[in-house]
Amino acid sequence: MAKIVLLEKIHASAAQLLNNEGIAEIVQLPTALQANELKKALEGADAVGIRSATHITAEVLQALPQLRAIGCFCIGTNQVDLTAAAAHGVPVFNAPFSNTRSVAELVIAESILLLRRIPEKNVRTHRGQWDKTAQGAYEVRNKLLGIIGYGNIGAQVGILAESVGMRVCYYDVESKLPLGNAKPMATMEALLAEADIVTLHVPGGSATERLITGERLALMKPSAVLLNASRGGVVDIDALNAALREGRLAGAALDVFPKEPRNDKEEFISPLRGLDNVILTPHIGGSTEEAQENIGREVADKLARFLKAGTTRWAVNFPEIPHLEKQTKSRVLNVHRNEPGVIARMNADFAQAGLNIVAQHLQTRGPIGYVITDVDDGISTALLQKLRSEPATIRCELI
Ligand SMILES: NC(=O)c1ccc[n+]([C@@H]2O[C@H](COP(=O)([O-])OP(=O)(O)OC[C@H]3O[C@@H](n4cnc5c(N)ncnc54)[C@H](O)[C@@H]3O)[C@@H](O)[C@H]2O)c1
Ligand SMILES: O=C(O)[C@H](O)COP(=O)(O)O
Repeated sequence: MAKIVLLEKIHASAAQLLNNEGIAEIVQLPTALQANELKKALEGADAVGIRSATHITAEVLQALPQLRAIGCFCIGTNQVDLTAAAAHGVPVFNAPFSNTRSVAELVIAESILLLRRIPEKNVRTHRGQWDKTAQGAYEVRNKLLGIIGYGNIGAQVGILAESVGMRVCYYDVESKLPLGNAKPMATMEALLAEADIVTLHVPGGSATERLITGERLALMKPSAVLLNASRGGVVDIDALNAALREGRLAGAALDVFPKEPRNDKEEFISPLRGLDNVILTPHIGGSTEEAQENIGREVADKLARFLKAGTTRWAVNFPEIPHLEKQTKSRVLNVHRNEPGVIARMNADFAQAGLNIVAQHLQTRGPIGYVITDVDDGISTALLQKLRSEPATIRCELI
């Protein structure tokens, strides 16, 4: 039986599915862990389930040679060193659409709240002030929403925004089909200069780190607002803080931060705390009951298929082999460097052992090759060792 460690309060639907599949001993831990604690917690684990706060680095992977798969129970996968994981023969799975709608709904709600100045009015009313005025409060109807990163979430935000009467434009580094009446912008700078509401939906990682610099914030209209529910590193937070405090921006809504607490005991530290025109939320864009339940099932299913059959459909860093039930006595999963002669040598090893190959499925992705081989007989320890000792082999498992 495989062992899976699930961190960060992954929804119970995950454990339920894994239990039903009968393939895993499940250990559940409530928080994210730092490298050393993580290595300890994952000793002997075949797979791990994480959310956005657990970082799986090359160093962590190096210390866990028995770890075979990683499930990110969320959309973002920038918290995992995907290249190092592939190099260790470890596929990474995620849930690419299960919380898209939850984030999009939050963005629309916050756009309306910010344009109506509700965050400030809410705080003042709580303090006993009766600030009844229309000054500086606007409808979102006919306002221009600028979406940076027109992927799954960005496009969904655009559709919802049009349904409440907003005009929509977007900027993406890739050419995208505009949905509804959304207008592609040639540059991010043009979008920043024109939009009344700017919302960020790019992936995290080095390519988008501090995408929104002080110079780019300075292009925005003083009446405009900025929303970030993507990743904290995307915005230069000190520059945003200065723009808000100096009145160069009307407001902001932030769900993600450069430094986020790993659990509910740690204090949240941010220069934006205390600004009445800023909505701060604790990275809950995708945290709805619906989304979390769906994510739990979706990623657990991908892990279960991998652990039971070795198939890797929807892996984000790894050659994808569509799901095929194991129907023969033995299935050999071989991850290797993608170079000439590997399969020929491997098949010669099978032939030498007198084994007939019933089915074989190979896929490659960049430097990594992955081949699933089905044979009707048992595989001897000697053959497994021989396959493992081939110079190009990264990992070879028998299921
Ligand atoms: N706050 C939350 O709880 C929450 C929930 C879900 C997802 N997210 C974050 O939202 C991100 C986006 O999710 P998605 O499902 O829409 O991803 P996606 O991959 O479907 O879309 C991302 C889009 O950004 C574009 N892009 C990449 N770099 C860009 C750049 N420099 N400028 C402009 N566009 C760029 C890509 O081409 C792509 O179209 C995720 O990676 C995740 O980090 C946050
Ligand atoms: O990438 C995601 O899906 C979001 O950032 C949500 O992350 P979470 O599971 O840690 O809430």
